[in-house]
Amino acid sequence: MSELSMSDSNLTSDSSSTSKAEATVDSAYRISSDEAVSCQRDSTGDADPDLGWIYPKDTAKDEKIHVSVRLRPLSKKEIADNHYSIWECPDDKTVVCLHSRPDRSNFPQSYVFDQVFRAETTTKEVYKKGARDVVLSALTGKNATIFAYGQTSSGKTYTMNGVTDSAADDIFNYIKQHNDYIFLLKFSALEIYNEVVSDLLRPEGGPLRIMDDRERGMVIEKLKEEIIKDKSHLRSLLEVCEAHRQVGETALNDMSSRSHQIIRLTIESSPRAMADEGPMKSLIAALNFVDLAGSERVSLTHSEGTTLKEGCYINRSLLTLSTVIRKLSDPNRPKTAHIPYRESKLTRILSNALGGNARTAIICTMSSSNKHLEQTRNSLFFASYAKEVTNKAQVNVVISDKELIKQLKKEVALLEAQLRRSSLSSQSSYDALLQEKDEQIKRMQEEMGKAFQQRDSARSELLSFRKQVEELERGRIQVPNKLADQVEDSLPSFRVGNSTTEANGYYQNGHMRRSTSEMRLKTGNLQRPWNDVHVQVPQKTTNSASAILLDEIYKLEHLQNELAQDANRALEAVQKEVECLCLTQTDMNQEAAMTVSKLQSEISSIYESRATGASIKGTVVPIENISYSLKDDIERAASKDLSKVSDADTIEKMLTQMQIKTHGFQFPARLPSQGEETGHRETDIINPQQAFHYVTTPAQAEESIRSVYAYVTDMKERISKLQYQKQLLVQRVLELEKNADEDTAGISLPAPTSPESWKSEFHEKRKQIFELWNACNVSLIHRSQFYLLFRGDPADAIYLEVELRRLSWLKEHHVLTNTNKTHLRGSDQISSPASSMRIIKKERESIVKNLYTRLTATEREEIYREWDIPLDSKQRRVRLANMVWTDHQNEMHVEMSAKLVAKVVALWNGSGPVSKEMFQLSLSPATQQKTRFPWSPITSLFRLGSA
Ligand SMILES: Nc1ncnc2c1ncn2[C@@H]1O[C@H](COP(=O)(O)OP(=O)(O)OP(=O)(O)O)[C@@H](O)[C@H]1O
Repeated sequence: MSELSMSDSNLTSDSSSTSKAEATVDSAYRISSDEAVSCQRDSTGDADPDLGWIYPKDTAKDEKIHVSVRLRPLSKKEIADNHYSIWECPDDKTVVCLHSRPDRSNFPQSYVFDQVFRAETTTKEVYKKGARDVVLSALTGKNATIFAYGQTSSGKTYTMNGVTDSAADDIFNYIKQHNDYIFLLKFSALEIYNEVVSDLLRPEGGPLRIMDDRERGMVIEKLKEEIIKDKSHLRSLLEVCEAHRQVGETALNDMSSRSHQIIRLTIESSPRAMADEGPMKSLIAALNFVDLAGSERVSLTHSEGTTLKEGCYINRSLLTLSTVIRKLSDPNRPKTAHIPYRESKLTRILSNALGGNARTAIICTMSSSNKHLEQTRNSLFFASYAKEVTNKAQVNVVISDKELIKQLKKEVALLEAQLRRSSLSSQSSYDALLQEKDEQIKRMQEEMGKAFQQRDSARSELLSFRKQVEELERGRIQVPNKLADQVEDSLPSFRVGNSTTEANGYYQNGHMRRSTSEMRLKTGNLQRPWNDVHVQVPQKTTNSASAILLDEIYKLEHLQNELAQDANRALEAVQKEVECLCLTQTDMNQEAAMTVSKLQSEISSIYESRATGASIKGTVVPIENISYSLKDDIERAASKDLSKVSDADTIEKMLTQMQIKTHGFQFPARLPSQGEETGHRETDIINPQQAFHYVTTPAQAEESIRSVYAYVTDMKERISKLQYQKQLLVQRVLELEKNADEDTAGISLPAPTSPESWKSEFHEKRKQIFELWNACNVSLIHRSQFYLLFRGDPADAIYLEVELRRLSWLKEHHVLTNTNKTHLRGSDQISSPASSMRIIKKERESIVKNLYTRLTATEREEIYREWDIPLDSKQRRVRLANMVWTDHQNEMHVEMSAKLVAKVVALWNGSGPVSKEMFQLSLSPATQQKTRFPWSPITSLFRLGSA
């Protein structure tokens, strides 16, 4: 059982129904042109089967329902009953009422329609002029509906039977003429009797339900649909329907139709060429022939009982139809106005024909009898409204499921073929890619083989190199005190004079400029076998041992030099005082005079012993003539000779005695301060005559002696500190020499590494340095400058290595030092932990002060925000200063601290003039410093003291 969709908007679903219908018959039958009668394709043939599933709606045209009126002649019975005709047709579009009734003067007498058929007009003519055009629309894909409307016995059935026959003839003629198309005709029929829908082909099926399907629209459930084999088949089907239709006898009609009948022909057509090629686009349309039950008046039909009931249903449904038509005919109705299609099954089923996707022709039948004037006028009113209703029919194009399946199969086959071709292509591409990868792997393997060879070669070279180093180190062991010799021979500029200044170009800007061996050759003073061996040692290895020691000794010698200058000034001052005493005190007692004389002698002996073989006037002393040396110091240190009392102690004792014995003597008012101009040449001994004017009173002299005493005491303390440092360094030198062979690799400078490994190594070492800085309370300025200066350049490796070793050594020996150059020159060069912390405290205080003096308010606010310090908090600067360099494990904190200190205290931002040499790893030429006396390093003082 199939379903018949009455909705034009779901013709695809209808196609599905069609397929089901085909399955219900023995064989699907397509009408060929050979079986069709001749028919001309008329003006409605605007279908284009190539346009798609359904024509765009804008191709549909608005069209009024075609309305025609057909007058029925008076029947014999009416004539017998003295009926007379009161309607006339002056032309084929106008019908005029000849009977005038004053009480109904408001009724029009004349009505105009699309077509008016006089009583003598044949049904064929009625069809031809009133329905054919619409009927043939169905052959071109447009839905079409022809229905007859009129009072009972007005000739509706008479007319529609003729119209259907004529339409069938036309349809078959059309099919015959269009051999290039294949047509499919399907037949279905229903009636609405007392608002019950029945299948006229299968009335035993009972009432049919009208369904609203979301996809297919309105559907008559289980309505049988037959494929029409030919015209006679159609006629037979029509006869079946006629036989099944509800007919009753009324006073007006012996064979009165008591139901609304709807005969549907579904016409599907498709070009034969397309069918042969496979994909099938079809035109499909529903052609409805509607024979309504006639409106009737009970007074006229004398109906009662069943007939009366039928009449009520009929009138009610016709009333709904009239309402629908009337509403649809209103030109001012809103598009959203409600149309009561659902108030009757008739209007619901015919909704498409009434203002929808269909062409519609209404043939209004009327009796010309004067007895039916009122009913006729009502029919004309209805017809008048109907002709104002606008439909919008469109060509329906559909593709059948079977054809769709065929098309999809064909497309699938096509896609599969493309896929196979693509797969083959992909396979070939994949093979090519594999081949390319294989070649690439082969090339990489070859390159790896070469790399392995290079690696092996490098390994053998490295082994050979290590062997040479080991041989070299063994050679070094055979030379007594060789390390000390090396250190001494490599000593840079702190020899008096300029003979070694060239050797100081050892490192410059972090890059190795000249090897120790080169430096040694430049000095050219010590030509020993060791020297020759040293020249042949690779640069890196040669530097490794000596560089560390050189650095330490460099620092020590530098301090010695500075301290020597201070000592010079102190002794010079003492000498002046003593000379003044001699010249100005006439009443000096004998004992005091002897003391002074002895003091002068001691001072002279100091000069003499210090300047053995050299001029005391400060002339340049050839280095080869200098009797003292670090080597001697080291040897003395090794023999525990460092505890000798220095000459400063002797002077101190003598001054103390003099102070006691010369009470009342006159002394110089004051000592000349360090660096103060005295009017003498730096290297001259003061002329006693020139010191005359210093003499004042004995009290002043006593005060002067106390000043000298204090000054010498201070000198003594400083010398003691240097002694201590010296002792540590000497021990370190001895330790390094002892472990030279065992720990060659340990004192080597870091070997060049790859950029990646260097990067990680750099960060690791710097992290260790951070910790050591913190542990050793290293100056904040030093930390900051070091951090900002060494940012990871591979050339920084030496600086990091030395800094790390220096700090490790300091920590190990619990000697806390601050290596900032500023402090290096001060008297606190060797500090206790407490003093180091004091330095840091001073630096923090400096930060507090400089934050205010060196930065603008805006800059300070920016820094507070950066350090997350509220701008309105009290002691902001103190808080900030106390935060700096307190979290050495936090890289960001370290970065911020370094930049802040550099900006606020050091006035250096990391890119300024501060060089890496400031960290005492460079042996760049030292500034030539003239001394008041040709002071030797402090080590010579030690020797004097021990002498
Ligand atoms: N144009 C006509 N020429 C000759 N006879 C006609 C014509 N129209 C109708 N008749 C005759 O009038 C009678 C009634 O016609 P018909 O049954 O078609 O009316 P109807 O409108 O269908 O009535 P009902 O609504 O009751 O079914 C029939 O006997 C029919 O043969």
